[in-house]
Amino acid sequence: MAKRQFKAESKRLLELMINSIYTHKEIFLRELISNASDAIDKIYYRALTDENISFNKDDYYIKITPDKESRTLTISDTGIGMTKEELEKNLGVIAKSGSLAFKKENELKDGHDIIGQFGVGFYSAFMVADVVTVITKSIDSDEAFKWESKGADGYTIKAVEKDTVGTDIILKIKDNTEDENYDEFVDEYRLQNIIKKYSDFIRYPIKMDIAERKLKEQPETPAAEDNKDEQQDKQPEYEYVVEEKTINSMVPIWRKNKNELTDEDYHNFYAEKHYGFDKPIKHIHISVDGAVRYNAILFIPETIPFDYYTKEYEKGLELYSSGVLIMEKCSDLLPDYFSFVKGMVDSEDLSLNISREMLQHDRQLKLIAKNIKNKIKKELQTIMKDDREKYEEFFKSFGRQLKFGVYNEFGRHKEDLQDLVMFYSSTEKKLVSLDEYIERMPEEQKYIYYATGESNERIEKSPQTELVADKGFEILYFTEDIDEFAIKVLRTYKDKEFKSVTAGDLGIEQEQDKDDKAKEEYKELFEQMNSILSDKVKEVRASKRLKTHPVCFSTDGEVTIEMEKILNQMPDNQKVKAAKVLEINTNHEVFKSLQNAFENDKDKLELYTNILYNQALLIEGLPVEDPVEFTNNMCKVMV
Ligand SMILES: Nc1ncnc2c1ncn2[C@@H]1O[C@H](COP(=O)(O)OP(=O)(O)OP(=O)(O)O)[C@@H](O)[C@H]1O
Repeated sequence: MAKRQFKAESKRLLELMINSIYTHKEIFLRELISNASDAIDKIYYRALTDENISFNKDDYYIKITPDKESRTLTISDTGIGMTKEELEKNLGVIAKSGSLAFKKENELKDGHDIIGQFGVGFYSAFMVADVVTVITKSIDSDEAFKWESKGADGYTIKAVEKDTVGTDIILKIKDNTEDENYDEFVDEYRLQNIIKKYSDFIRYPIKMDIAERKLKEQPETPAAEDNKDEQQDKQPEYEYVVEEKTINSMVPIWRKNKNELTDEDYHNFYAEKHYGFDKPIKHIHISVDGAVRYNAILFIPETIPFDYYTKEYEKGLELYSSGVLIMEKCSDLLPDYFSFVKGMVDSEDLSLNISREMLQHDRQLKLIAKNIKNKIKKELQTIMKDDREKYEEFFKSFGRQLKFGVYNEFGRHKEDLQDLVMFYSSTEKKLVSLDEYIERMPEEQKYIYYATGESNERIEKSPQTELVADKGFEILYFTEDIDEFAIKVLRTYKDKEFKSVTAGDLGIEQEQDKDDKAKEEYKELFEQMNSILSDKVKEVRASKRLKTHPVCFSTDGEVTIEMEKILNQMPDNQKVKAAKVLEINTNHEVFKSLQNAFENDKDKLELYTNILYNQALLIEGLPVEDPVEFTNNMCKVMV
C-alpha cells in the first residue's frame, strides 16, 4: 500500500503555535535575541574553518531599537544573515530550524552555545506584532531581501538594499486591547528589564540607545567668575542625553574561573539577581563535567525571607540552558528542606520542550538535583564544623525547616538531615549537634534525654528534669513544636534511643528499689488518690524522678503532654490524649500532709489531691480545669 504523507493546515498550525505554546508574551524578545546570537555564533564557527572570514569580536552585536511613534521594535544583528533560499526554508517552513541543521552540517561538538533547535521561536513575534518584517543580507550573497508577514496569511519576499551583512527584524507592535497592554514592548525601561531577565548572559553585547537625564554643563565664562553668588542661586538644569549602552552582562559569572572571583563578586551577583537583600552566609560554585554537564551558583541566605514560613513562599533555582533563562523558579532542583537556598543552574544538556518553559524529561534534572542536594549538605556540615557562630545564625533562621525535613515523608530524608540539626543543651548552655551529644555520653547513660517546654528557662526549672540532671546527664531542650515530632521519626541516633525526661521509665537503674518500696508502702494512699483523679489521669504514683519538687506529670506511652498540646491545636484536632501520670515526691514535706489526711480526714485528702493535680497542670503550662474552684481550694488550705 502506498504511504501517504500527512498534510498540515499551516495557517491553523501557525495560529495554534502563536497562541498556545508560550505562557508569557514577553519571551518573544528572548527568542529573537537568541536567534540573533545564533546568527553571530554561526559567523564565529565559519571563521574557524574559512580563512577569508575574520572574527573580530567588537564587530558583532545585537541592537534593540524601540520607536514609540511608529510603534515598532527593531532587533538587529550583525550575524550571518539569510539568503533568499534560506528565508524561504527557515521562515517559510514552520518547525524548520536552520540552526539545528547548521550544527549537524558542521558537526559542531562544542557548538552547544547555539540555542535554536525547534524552528518555532521566531513565530513568537506574532504574539506581540501585527506585521513582522525581516530585512537580511547573507554573508554568502551580495543581495539583500525583505521577508514580510502578517502571520497566518502567508509572507512575501522581495529584494531590497542593505549595506551590511546581518538581519533586522522589525515588529509592528499590536494596539492595546482591553486585556493586554502592548505599549510595554516599545518602552525602553521595560525592554531593558526583559533583556536582563532572559538574555543577560547572551555572549554578544545587546545594545540599546538609552536617554539619560543628566546635569547640564554650564559654560564657564569670565563674567560667571564675577557673579559667583548669582550662579550658586541658580537652579541646576538638566537635559536628556542619548547614549548607546550594553544592557547584558554577557559573561555569566558561573562560567568564570572560581579563582578569579572574589566574595564581593558573588555578593554583587546575589544582589543583582534580587535573590535577597541580605548578605548570604555562603556561596557554593559548582562546575560539573560528568554524566551531565552543568554550572551552578548557590547561596545560603543569612536572613529569613519574610514570607518563608508561609504558603506564598516559592522555592526553586533559576534554570538556564546555555545562558538563556528557562525557568525562574525550578522547584524540582531543591528538596523542600533546603528550600531556603537561592541561586541558579545552567546546563547545556537539558532536553527542553518546544516553548523552553519546561523540560521534556527530567533524568538530567534529577541527576543535577541529587548532586546539588549533596553539595548543600556538605557545605552546611563544613560551616557547622568550621564556623559555628555562622552556623548558629543560619540555624536560627532555617533550623526549623531542617527539622521539618527530618519529620516529613515519614522520615525519608532523615539520614540526610540528622547531622545538621541542633538543640540547646542543659550542660553546654548552647546549641549542640546530636553527634556532639553522643560523644559526651558517659558509658552508663543509655538514652539521649530531652525535655520539652516553651523556653529554655522554663524547661530548666521544670521538676521532671531533676533526676536526669542530678545524674549529671545532658538534656536536650526542645522548644519548637516540630522538635519532638522530628525526634519520634528519627527514633535513634547512632543506635541511641531518644527518651523524654517525662517518660515512665528513664532507664536510671538505682531508682528501681526505692520505687518498688514506695509502691508497697504507700499502696493504699495512692489507691485512694487514684480513685479521686480516676477520670483525669491514668495513674497517681510515687515519683522516682522528683528530688525537691512535690509534684509533676509524666506520661506513659508514645504521646507526651507537649505533643498532646500541639496535636490539639491542629485544625483536624483528633483529641489525642497523653496518658498522664501524676507523680508525687514521697520525700517531700507535702507528702506527710497527704499521709496525715489519708489517715484522719478523707475530705482533706481529696482537697490536697485536687490541688496537687492542678499544680501539675500549671507546671506544664496547661490550663487548670476550674480556676475558681482551684483558688477556693487554695483558700481552704490557708484558713
Ligand atoms: N536573526 C537571524 N539571522 C539569521 N538566521 C535566522 C535569524 N532568525 C532566524 N533565523 C533562521 O531561522 C530559523 C528558524 O528560527 P526559529 O526561531 O523559528 O527557530 P530556531 O531558532 O531554529 O529554533 P527554536 O524554536 O528552538 O528557537 C533559525 O534556525 C535560523 O536558521
